[in-house]
Amino acid sequence: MIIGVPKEIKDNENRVGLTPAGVSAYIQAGHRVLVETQAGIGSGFSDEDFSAAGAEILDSAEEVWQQAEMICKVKEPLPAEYKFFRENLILFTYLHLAPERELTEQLRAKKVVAIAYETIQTDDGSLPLLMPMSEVAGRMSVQIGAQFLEKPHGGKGVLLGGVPGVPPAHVVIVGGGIVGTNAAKMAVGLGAQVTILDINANRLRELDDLFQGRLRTLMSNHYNIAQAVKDADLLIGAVLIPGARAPKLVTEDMVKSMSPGSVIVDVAIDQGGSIETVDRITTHSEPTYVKHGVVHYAVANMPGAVPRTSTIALSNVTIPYGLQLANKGVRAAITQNRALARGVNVLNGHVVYEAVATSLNLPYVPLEDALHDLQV
Ligand SMILES: NC(=O)C1=CN([C@@H]2O[C@H](COP(=O)(O)OP(=O)(O)OC[C@H]3O[C@@H](n4cnc5c(N)ncnc54)[C@H](O)[C@@H]3O)[C@@H](O)[C@H]2O)C=CC1
Ligand SMILES: CC(=O)C(=O)O
Repeated sequence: MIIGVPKEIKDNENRVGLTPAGVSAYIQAGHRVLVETQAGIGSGFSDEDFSAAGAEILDSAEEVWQQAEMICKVKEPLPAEYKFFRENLILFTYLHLAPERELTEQLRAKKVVAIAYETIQTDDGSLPLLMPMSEVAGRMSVQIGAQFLEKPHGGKGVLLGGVPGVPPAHVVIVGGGIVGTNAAKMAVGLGAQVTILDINANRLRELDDLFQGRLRTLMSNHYNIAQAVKDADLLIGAVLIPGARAPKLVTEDMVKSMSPGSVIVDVAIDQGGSIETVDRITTHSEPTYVKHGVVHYAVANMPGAVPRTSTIALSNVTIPYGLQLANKGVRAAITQNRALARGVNVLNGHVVYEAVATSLNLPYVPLEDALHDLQV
């Protein structure tokens, strides 16, 4: 198969879809890899690094998209890339379609085979291709929150850990999965007072065991969220219902109850955001806005700011699945691997991931039905 790696074009997105080690894995398996010139530069990989691993370097995104049978990316295609969509092109990347109607319509209309990293799910419920970026974003959320709590950055001017004689800041994390746990590790490590809420009682038990009394766990419900948010200096949104639009758990009134100069980092913005006052996606170039006196941060590609770490971590987990697609073709690969099958969001013009269809109010067609006359 011919694999294509275009340069990412989202604001300050410095990751790239494959490392030279990933290129080498595809070449060893007998495939061709086309990489757009300078695609890896933001992650510290030169064209020479990719050529040495066996890639062919092409001058433009257009050539890569047109010649490749499978595009291996990081972020969802932007409107400038929609013109490259064509029937049976395999698109292997983060997609987050639930809040992205236009992209979903384009993928349907052009009959792209759209496989979303974030919904590849093993039988135990884990999301192996989301996990490393959630680890990165969870850890970043606390360092970003700490920075925006500083007065020169618009915050109320508190140090997360406090100092002897002065209480630490209160970090409230809604969602205790991978992002939430990694945020908690950083916040606890810095000496903050931490409250974490989740709807899953077993998850709260695990967190209680893991942190040995160094944070407070709370069942996630309207009442408890309101109580915790009122007292939060830093609020981190970290919920996920796989594939679906994030539930708006923190209402505008709850945000109004926060003291001025508090900070919100809504990591769940890629699924539409979990906080009512997060009404826009922000960028690494303009990461924040202030509403009701509270600094809001809602960047949908947080790991793009630490691309060296993130590209390697992402490529480590995408390669085994990408290789199955390249070696066997889509039909055999997804028939033999249920985790990979759960990654398919759009196929043959149909939305085949139910939570995406429900979020966008589009017809849902089960994967097996959509597979009938697929050519790849
Ligand atoms: N902005 C960015 O750059 C990035 C965003 N993310 C996003 O962060 C979000 C969280 O991802 P993960 O931690 O990997 O997901 P996860 O599946 O590991 O954890 C989500 C947690 O939310 C909990 N949850 C569900 N409904 C809830 C509710 N009503 N109240 C409280 N908790 C609830 C679940 O029980 C689960 O523990 C996702 O939207 C993911 O796409 C991940 C990486 C980067
Ligand atoms: C998960 C995701 O969307 C990201 O890493 O940018």
